Amino acid sequence: MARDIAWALANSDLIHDRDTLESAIARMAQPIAADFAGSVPVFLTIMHGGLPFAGRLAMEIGALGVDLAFDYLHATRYRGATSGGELTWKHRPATPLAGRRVLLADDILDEGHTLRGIVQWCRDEGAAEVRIAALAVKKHDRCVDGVCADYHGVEVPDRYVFGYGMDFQEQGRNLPAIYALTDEALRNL
Ligand SMILES: O=P(O)(O)OC[C@H]1O[C@H](OP(=O)(O)OP(=O)(O)O)[C@H](O)[C@@H]1O
Ligand code: HPA
Repeated sequence: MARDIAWALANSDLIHDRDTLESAIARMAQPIAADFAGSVPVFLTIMHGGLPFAGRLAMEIGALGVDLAFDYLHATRYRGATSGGELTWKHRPATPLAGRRVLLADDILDEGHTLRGIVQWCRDEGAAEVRIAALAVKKHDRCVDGVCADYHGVEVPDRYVFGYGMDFQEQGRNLPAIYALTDEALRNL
């Protein structure tokens, strides 16, 4: 059954509020700026979920004096659902990646299939280096081998989460906090 965002919020717990998330993003920018000092990485926002995080992270990195070459991509495997399927590419970046340092910015590393496919594609395009910045990492042991976030902001529980870019049935992406649906609500979807 289609449920609205008000229903989702009423059946969720607040996991990380806005201040916590934005402080975490500011903290993440420090090692990123140190690691990329002296280079201009291709900064790839992974749409749609990565958009709010990537915008904020880019500003924090800029404040630390590192320029970024912006581009974006869209690869999705959830398509508004609460469990993932095959990875579908909807948009590939136009910037040539050969020889470039690449920084990927996404909202969540969950099972890792999405980022694994994206990292592999960037390498196939000849990127010199591919690093991952993820706002949230979900705590479980189902992540595919070899995929981990080089930089992450917060951990989230092994529940369906939404807000700060992440959708509940394509709603709630612009909520300025992260919420987790109760397991009971997830069963009742
Ligand atoms: O680690 P995984 O289990 O692969 O899941 C993580 C991915 O899932 C979400 O994207 P989604 O497919 O929902 O696309 P969207 O950002 O357009 O909503 C999220 O933005 C990550 O890219
Ligand atoms: O828990 C999640 N919420 C929203 N989008 C997601 N993509 C992977 N996992 C999630």
